[in-house]
Order: sequence, then C-alpha cells, then structure tokens
Amino acid sequence: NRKKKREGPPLPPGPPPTPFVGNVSGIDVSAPWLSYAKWGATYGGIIYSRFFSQDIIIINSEKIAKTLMENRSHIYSDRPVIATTEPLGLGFNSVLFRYGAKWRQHRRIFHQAVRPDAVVAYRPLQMQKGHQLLLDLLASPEEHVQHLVMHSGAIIMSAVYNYDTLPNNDPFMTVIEKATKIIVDELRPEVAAILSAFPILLSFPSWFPGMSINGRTADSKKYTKAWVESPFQYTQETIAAGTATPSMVSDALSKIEGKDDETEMTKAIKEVAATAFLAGAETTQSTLRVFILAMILYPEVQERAQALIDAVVGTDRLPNFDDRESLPYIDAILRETMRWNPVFPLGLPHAATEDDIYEGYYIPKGATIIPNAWAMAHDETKYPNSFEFIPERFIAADGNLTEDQATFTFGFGRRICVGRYFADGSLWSAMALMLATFKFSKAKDANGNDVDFDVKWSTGVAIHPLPFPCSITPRSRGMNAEKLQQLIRASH
Ligand code: HEM
Repeated sequence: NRKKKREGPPLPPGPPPTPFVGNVSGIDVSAPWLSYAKWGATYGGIIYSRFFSQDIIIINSEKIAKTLMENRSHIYSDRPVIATTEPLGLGFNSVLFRYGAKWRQHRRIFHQAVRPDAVVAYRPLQMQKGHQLLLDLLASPEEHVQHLVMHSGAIIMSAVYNYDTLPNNDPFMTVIEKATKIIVDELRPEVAAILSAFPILLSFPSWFPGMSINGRTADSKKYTKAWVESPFQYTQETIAAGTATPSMVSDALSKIEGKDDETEMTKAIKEVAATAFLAGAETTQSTLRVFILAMILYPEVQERAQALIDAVVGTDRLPNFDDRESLPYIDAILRETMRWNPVFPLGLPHAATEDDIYEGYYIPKGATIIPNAWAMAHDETKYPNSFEFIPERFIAADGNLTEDQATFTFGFGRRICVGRYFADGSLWSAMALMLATFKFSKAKDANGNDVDFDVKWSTGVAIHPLPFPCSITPRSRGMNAEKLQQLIRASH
C-alpha cells in the first residue's frame, strides 16, 4: 500500500483498497461513473483509487477538473497507456496518443480543419445530410437508429474525404461499424486498466471470463486497417483524376505538396482522417439518440421548441443556420442534451506527467486522471433537479443563452475535444430540422395507450440509450416525400 510507504503529503481520500486488486472490485463495471459519484458523497470532489498497481484520480468536481486539467494543463495532458490500443489495431488513433510531438502534429492538422472559423464551410453539407435524415425518417421512422448512424457517418465521410456514402451496405461504413462496435465494447477504462497491469491476459483464450477481447483482436485489426486505408485511397484517386472537391483530406494534402516532410505528413493526415470518424460519428449519433429520448419524455419542451420554430421560420421552409440566433431555445436544448446524459460519462482519461500537489493532496506522476462528467452534470448546486431535462436552465433572464455551454461534456484543457465546433453544427442542424418536421412521442399500443418503457443504456467509454419504442410522425398533415422535397428546395 503506497499510502503507508510514502512520506509527505497524503494522497486524496478514497475507499480503502482491497488487497491485490485495489478498488476494482468495488465498482459497478457497467456504470462506474455511478459508483464514483457515490464515493464522491463520502470522499469529496477528488478521490484516490487504485486498480491493481495503477494510481487513479477521479475528479467529480468541474471546478477541480478545470484547476488541474486546464490551469495546470502542462502537467495533465498525457493519456494513460491503454494496453488494448495496439491489439485492437488502434495505433493510428490520435485520441489516445501520449502527450508529445506526434500528438501535437495530429492536433494541428485537426485544428486547421475544424477550428471555429473553418467549420462554417461544412454547414451546407451538414444541412444537406440533415435533409436526407428527414427523408429517411419519413420513409421508415421505425428505423430511426439506423438513419441516425448513417447521418452522422455520412457527414464525417463527406467532410473528411468528400465521399458520399451509399444508403445501404456502404463498403466503408460497414467495416467502420464493425470495428467501432468492438472498440467501444472493449475500451472501458477499468478493462483497459486491468489489461495494462496484466498484458498477459491478452493471450488468454476468449472463452476465459471477461476476455471476450481476445477473440476480437484479429477482426478489429483487419477492420481498422481497411478503415484507415480505403477511404483515404479513394480521396487520393479523386485528386489524381482531377475530380476531387474540397475536403479535410484534399485540403490538408494540398498544403504539404512538395514539402520535405511530405511522406510523414501524408501518413499523419491519413491517420487524422480515420480518427475523425472514430471520434466524431458514434458520438454525434449517440447525442441525437439522447435528444430523441428527451423529446419523447418531455413533450412540453418539444412543443415549446416547435412553436418557436413556427413563429420564427414559418412552415413554408425549414430552419437553417441563419435562423440560429433567433432560436436560442434550440441551442438550450442542444446544451441540455449534452448535459442531461453525457455520452462520455467519464470523459476520456488524462494522465499526469509530473508529481503534483492539489490543496495539500499528492497526485503521483503517471496517475490516470478520470473526469467524472456524469457527476459534474448532476451537481445539484449548479444544475438543480439535474435528472430532469430542463433547457430553460441555459436561458438567462433576458431571454439570451447563458454563458454555460456545459463544455465539460467535451473534456478539458489541451485535450478538449478538437471536433466540438464541427459536432455543434451537425447536432444543431439535425435537431432544428427534426423538430421542425416531426412529432416525437411514445409508441401507442393496440388500444391507443402510450407504451411506457424503462430507459436502458449501453455500457462502455461512450454510451447511448438502447432502442426504445417510439413514434415519429410528420407534424404537417399530408406530408409525403414529394412535399418534403419541395420544402427542402424552398429552404436553400
Ligand atoms: C457530440 C459529439 C462529441 C462529443 C460529445 C465529444 C466528446 C469528446 C471528449 C469528452 C473528448 C475527450 C477530451 C479530453 O480528453 O479531455 C474528445 C476528444 C476528441 N474528440 Fe470529440 N466529441 C464529439 C465529436 C467529435 C467530432 C465530430 C470530432 C472530429 C471531427 C471529434 C474529435 C475528437 C478528437 C480528435 C479528440 C481527441 C483530442 C486529443 O486527444 O487531443 N470529436 N471528444
């Protein structure tokens, strides 16, 4: 026990470790953020815990997270080494890079493509894919989950590679979906912590309890390779043929042409492009699934938003980005969706590169730092009735949006989500368009009564609500594909 061996400032408080395994046995592995939040009630905003030999600092308080990961970001911007990264074929993924030159290079390429003034260029495509989402929802509302998956994926593929995904069985989307499924299942921090401590477990057969990962590494590697190489090749081919139109990849490649480091940079651009899909597609569609859930459970919120859209936009066209300033309530819904159920309940782990002291507590070099976004979202002093979906909490007395953008849902400091401005456009356009066009409500049984349901969640690093019964019907009577197409044309 390092508490006994060490002299000097104490570690932050935390639950007493059980021998050998640290605290790993004391957490609910399907929703560890709940256990950590519960520990917070006893131990406070910053907690020390241990998984096997790994020091873990859990931060339940947004203020402490900002003090450490933002004000002292020179120390807190590393990532823990996650043993599953290489076995899953995720070496390309800049999200998990250690803090250093290669991460900086990737982050710079990302920033060029999706910084606030660059993301404006993607708005037409975000609207266009949003319109397609409406057509898909009208045609088969019961398949709304699949439509959201396709929508988020199509936006990224188009922005990154200028590739138009096929509505069904798209070859690139198929491999990416397969790889993502394995990765999201397998990259839970506590699983990764165990595997980091005992990499030998990776060679255990897949029937060994908890070791489903072993049967999946070969597949994951195969899929991730195709994911990194194939769409990039597509863009390169269009460049060679002179048919390429602007995209993140073609723009980035055009800037490095003929430079000394062209080969190295080409590889970096290829990896950044693949990372964009990994980081941006699942997260966007998960957030939109939370949005639909909220609209069903809070019909009064939905009605208020729709009344506002009708008043500002009318019913002869659909909303677009020019309307955004006049529709602050839609932004409030977006923020509340992110807050109500953060899709990364534990953010992504950072790691400390130096020993540090916080308010008299010792934070060891190498410690994994886990920001508990879920606990921050449920801080009752900041968000009263935090389990309720109340967009009004983001509207100030003067009717404008408050300063609070719930940015903790995008992480902290130098590692904060680099794609957040891009994500914002994809989410806003989809939410505004869906609200303008559809009524979301509970499904009805044969007797016309609402079908109630318990909300269940997936588990893993990024979560989403599991499918629930619902009804998605056009708001306007007599709406059909032709009329919707007309409305879309009138919106340009
Ligand atoms: C609703 C959508 C999204 C959510 C909720 C989200 C959330 C997050 C979070 C919590 C992190 C970890 C930050 C940290 O370590 O402190 C992150 C990192 C990251 N996100 Fe996002 N993200 C979203 C969309 C996107 C999109 C669309 C892209 C790309 C176009 C993107 C690219 C990245 C990258 C590259 C990182 C790693 C940054 C680094 O390690 O330096 N994300 N995101």
